[in-house]
This record gives sequence, C-alpha cells and structure tokens, in this order.
Amino acid sequence: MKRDPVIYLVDDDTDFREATAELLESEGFATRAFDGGARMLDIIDPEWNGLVLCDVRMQSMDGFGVLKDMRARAPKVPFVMMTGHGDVRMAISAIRGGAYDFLEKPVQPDFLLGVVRRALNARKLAIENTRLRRRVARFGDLRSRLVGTSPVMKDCRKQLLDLAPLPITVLLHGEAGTGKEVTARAIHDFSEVSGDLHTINCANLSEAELRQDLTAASPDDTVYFRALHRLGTEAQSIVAEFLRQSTRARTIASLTGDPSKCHDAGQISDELYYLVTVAPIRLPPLRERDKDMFVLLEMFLRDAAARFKKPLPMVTKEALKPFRTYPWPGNLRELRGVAERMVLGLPLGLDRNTATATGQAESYDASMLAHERAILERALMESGGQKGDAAAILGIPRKRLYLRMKATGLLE
Ligand SMILES: Nc1ncnc2c1ncn2[C@@H]1O[C@H](COP(=O)(O)OP(=O)(O)OP(=O)(O)O)[C@@H](O)[C@H]1O
Repeated sequence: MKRDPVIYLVDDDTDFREATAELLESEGFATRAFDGGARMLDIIDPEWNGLVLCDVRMQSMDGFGVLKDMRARAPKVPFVMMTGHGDVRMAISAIRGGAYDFLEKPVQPDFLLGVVRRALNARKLAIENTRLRRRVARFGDLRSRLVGTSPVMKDCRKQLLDLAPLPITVLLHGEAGTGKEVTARAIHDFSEVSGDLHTINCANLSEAELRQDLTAASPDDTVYFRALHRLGTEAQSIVAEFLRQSTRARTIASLTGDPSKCHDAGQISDELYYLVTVAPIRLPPLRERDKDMFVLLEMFLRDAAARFKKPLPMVTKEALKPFRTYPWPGNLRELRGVAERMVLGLPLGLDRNTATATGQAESYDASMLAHERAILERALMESGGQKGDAAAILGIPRKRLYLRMKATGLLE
C-alpha cells in the first residue's frame, strides 16, 4: 500500500533528487519529489505532519522564494534548505526567513537523516500540542455551556465529546427541560460540520410540512429532529427513509422520556427505533444532579437579574430548603423560571407544582387558578415585573391585575 509522504523534496538536479529520495525511502520516510517549488506549493497543507527539503539554486523560483511562499501557506511545516554554494550569510538569512535548518551539499547521509528525524519529531509534538490545546479550550467551553460538575453531567460531556466527531445519528433523551436542545447545539458545534443546526420541531408536524422542512435543510447542515416521538406513523417512515439514505456528517434526534418505553408504548415505530438508538445520550433529570442545582440557580439568577435590570436577590439557606425535596418535573427550564420569579420578587410556587408533579389529581377550581396564575406570571415576566405594563400586555385594568394576583396567590 502506498504511504502518505512525510517529506517533499524540491530540487531541479535530477541525480541529486533521485539519490536523496532513494536514501530517504530506504530509511522508511515516504518521499515525494518535485523538480520545482510551484507544484509543491500548490498542494502544501498547513496541517500536514511532514517537512520540506528544498534546494536554494533552482531554474525557476529559488529556495528563498519557495520559503517565503511556504511561510504564508503553511507556516508551521518545517522547511530545510540545502545548497551546494553555502556560506554563513546565506544560512543566517534562511534561518531568519523561518527555515528549520540549513544544510550544505554534499550532505552526509547520517547528518541528513538526523536533521529529518529531529524536524519530524518537532512537527509531531507541535501537532499534538495544538490538538491538546484545542481540546482543552473546547472542553472549557463545553463546561460553560453544559454547566454542572455532578458525575452524571461529567459523564454526559464525555459522551458528547466522544460522539461529536463520528458521522452517526445521536439520540438525546430525557425528561422535559433537561437540556436536549442545548446539547444538540453543542454536538453540532463540536462536530465541526460546516453548515448550521437545522431544527425540525416534530410536534404535530404533518407529512407535507416535514418534507418541506427536510428540503429546506442544506446538505452541510446538522438536522435535529426535536421530539421525534411526536410525529405520526407516516411521517416517521419519512424520517426513517431519510436516515437510511442520509450521507450527512451528523443527524441528531430527541425524545422526551425513555426510548424503550416510547417504543413499547408504540410512540415510535420499530424501524425508527432501531435507526436512532445507535448512539444514545441520556440527559439526567435535575434531581439526579446533586449540587449542580445550586450552581445552576445562581447562574439563572444572575442572568435574570441582568435581563430584568433588577438587583440579585438575597437567598437564605432556609429559602433553599424546599429545592431539595421538590421533584422538579420541568427540570432546568423550571429552575430558570423559579430564578426569574425570585428576581422579580414573585412567590416561587414550588408547593403548587408538587401536587401535579406527583400525579395527584387537582380539582377543577385549583387547575383554573393555576392556569390563570401561569398567564399572570408570564405577563409579569415579559414586563420585567412592572405591573402597569403587565396589565397592558393582558389588556386588563391595573386594579384587576392586582385583584387576580391576590386571588391566585401571587400577592399576599
Ligand atoms: N447543563 C446546562 N447548563 C446550563 N443551562 C442549561 C443546561 N441544560 C439546560 N439548560 C437551560 O435549560 C433550559 C431548558 O433546556 P433545553 O431547552 O435544552 O431543554 P430540552 O430538554 O430540549 O427541552 P424539551 O424537553 O422541551 O425539548 C434552557 O434555558 C437551557 O439553556
């Protein structure tokens, strides 16, 4: 099998070129020879792990010209100059021009091989270093996007980094509000595909709408099927067909809940189930994330305070007690909402949600009040806590807003 070259040898002296290439090949260095610099410069790749050995005096572009061009195209690739007419001044200007080394012809084979080995090793180390630095930088970035130091979150980030470079379909599953969407975006960004994240919201999407959405995605996009289980049977077979024929670098799907339960309950067809469960990542519910909850709370509080231009509220240990026992059915999304209410000075509503979260039936009146309260809260959030503006959003007099806030428990 032909190996990829690790040395480009540029010299217009045929005898020297052939003899040197033979020596390098016999020592195991795959070599590609060029009789001038232009063709080599055309194909040089800045990420290449090899080196260039180049003569100074050549008919066409001389070695210094090639070196200058190389610095612009592939500045990190080691460049070793050779000449039969060497002098100290020439050697100094080669090194100043960015050459790795300067050799005088005739070069002793052992000396040449020593320089080649050192330059290739230096190149290998530099590439490994860059990769490592990139990885560390990305990992830091990932930690600020998928916040949390609990073992489950660390595991999530690790799975994400392992899967991101692979050309497969990743399935994100977990309860509502656990971060499937932010994770999909992170996978897309870390997989370095050139297109955008094209989200197809599958909830109640008709077949025609689905086809339209699929056609709208460009071939370089990552297609993200959000809430795949909410597609009808026919539409699911369209997605299955799409996945079977796809040559995309990356596809992502999400399901709310457990994939095998969705499958058993008939929410997802056999065919689609087996296509999308190759590389699953489970987003853990908030209650499994230990102390992450408080780190996230602080982050959401700071974010809400900045958005609503309000001071950061004082949070006592006592106030946080119910946070530990509350089941958080809406997970991080719900925690974000609670943080917003804390900033706006509204009641947190943790007791109110416990009943529904634990599955106990609510009375008609209680449900209606909860519904009304949610509407009032949304308007208050939109208005940044300004009651006059909230009343205007709802199209009711300010007085009525106060009365309804009292009736629904939003005001003492
Ligand atoms: N690990 C995390 N770190 C910081 N913020 C997060 C994290 N996970 C989720 N969030 C935030 O929580 C909220 C809900 O996340 P997201 O919309 O990604 O959830 P989801 O699982 O896709 O929801 P759904 O089930 O409705 O599709 C968003 O505001 C998101 O920015």
